[in-house]
Amino acid sequence: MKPRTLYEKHIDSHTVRTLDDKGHVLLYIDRQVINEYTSPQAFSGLRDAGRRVWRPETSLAVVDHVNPTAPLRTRQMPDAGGARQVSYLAENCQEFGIELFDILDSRQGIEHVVAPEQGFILPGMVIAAGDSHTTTYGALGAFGFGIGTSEIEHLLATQTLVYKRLKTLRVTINGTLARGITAKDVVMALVAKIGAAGATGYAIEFCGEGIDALSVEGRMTMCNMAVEAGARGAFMAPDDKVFDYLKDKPRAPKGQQWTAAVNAWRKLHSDADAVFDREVELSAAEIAPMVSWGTSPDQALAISGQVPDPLAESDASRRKDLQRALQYMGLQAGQPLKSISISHAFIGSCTNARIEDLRAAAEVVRGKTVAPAVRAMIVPGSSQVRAQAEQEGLAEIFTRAGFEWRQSGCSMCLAMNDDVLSPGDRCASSTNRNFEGRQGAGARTHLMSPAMVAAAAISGHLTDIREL
Ligand SMILES: CC(C)[C@H](C(=O)O)[C@@H](O)C(=O)O
Ligand code: SF4
Repeated sequence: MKPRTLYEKHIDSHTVRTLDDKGHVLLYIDRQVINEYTSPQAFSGLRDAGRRVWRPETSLAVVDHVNPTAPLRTRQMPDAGGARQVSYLAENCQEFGIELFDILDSRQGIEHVVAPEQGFILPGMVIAAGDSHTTTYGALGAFGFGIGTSEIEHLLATQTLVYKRLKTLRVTINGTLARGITAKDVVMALVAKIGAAGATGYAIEFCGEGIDALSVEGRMTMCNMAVEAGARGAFMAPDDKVFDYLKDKPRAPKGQQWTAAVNAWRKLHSDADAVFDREVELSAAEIAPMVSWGTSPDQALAISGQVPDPLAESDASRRKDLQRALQYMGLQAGQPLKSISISHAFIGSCTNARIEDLRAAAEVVRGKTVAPAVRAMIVPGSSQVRAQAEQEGLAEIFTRAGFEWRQSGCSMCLAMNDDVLSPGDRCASSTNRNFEGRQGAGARTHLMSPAMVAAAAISGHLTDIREL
């Protein structure tokens, strides 16, 4: 048999039927996660067509995009539109028999943080959901990808999707990361190198020493942000770290089933001589702490760099893009990145609001104070992360330093709730997208790792974590 990549094995084992010779297949999906924001029309469609959800137990619903994160949690929501989305999700879950973690559930949080934390996502699975960052699950050796609302409807009714097979891209991180360099820096360096559309049409498999050394949480950060290079799916072969992470999670298999599962999961890797359509290599030693300076995640550089000069760009349309980005961001060509002052600091999102991220930020913040001109907030990725951080004393470190300690949700990652920046605000942010208006109309976002956000919050400007 022809040697195969891990992606090809996943897709082959989930193909119900080949639909044509152009790569379209009917793909079986093991599990899906549902949120309040992208599911309403899917449920309405099912209801209108008189269809049921075929396998309700393969779905898990959470409220994450629109809920407030005010410290005192209630069911009251200031925004009527958001409140409707939340109550509609509850009605739909009730009617269609789907389990829901609502706002007051102790397991609530951002779907991509909650699903792994519950052991709902397991190696070898194919997962689809109405959110582009469903790729996060790749860290567990599952292949996850985002789908649109009409596809959610099809999926709920049939547990399948019409799917076009992707090309394969292997990204190898050679060598070991220097001190202070995180998974966020690696993936930002990758996106900067290959561009925001650099992996369009591809499924990424990450490998190499630099990946093996990462924690499962760090790997989630990588798979999460691979979307910002255009990849519709990114994963790595599961290893002992993944099995340790999953062991004893509420929904992970137990006893003999666990042993049998781990034995099967060990076989999940690309064949040694499998051929990828494309290869990209990064040298870990060359990766520095990264910050974005523009309005696309690939407009990012090492913190030691300077804002690029559009005039140095020979291509006219790219020059215009750069000029527009600098204008929106209120930056001057040649300005050192470290000289950029901030008004806000945000640690949150499915990219970087897991317990390890909060530990790394707390390490920087301990005993220090947020700069007077900065409003800083922490929005844990889930209510469980929040509880754990309180238990470990991290919450106290943050609040003593002047950070707001909030409830979990997507929050200021995309400002669909009431955590919204004002025009001209400038935010150091541990999130994954820095598009115009992402955190509020006219607001400016600089992406970076949580430790780098913490450092910027303390100093009041973008700061090299290695110089602290
Ligand atoms: C709202 C949702 C459709 C969107 C996504 O798919 O990623 C959001 O989560 C985001 O991060 O922009
Ligand atoms: S935290 Fe941000 S990136 Fe993640 S799902 Fe929510 S809005 Fe999307």
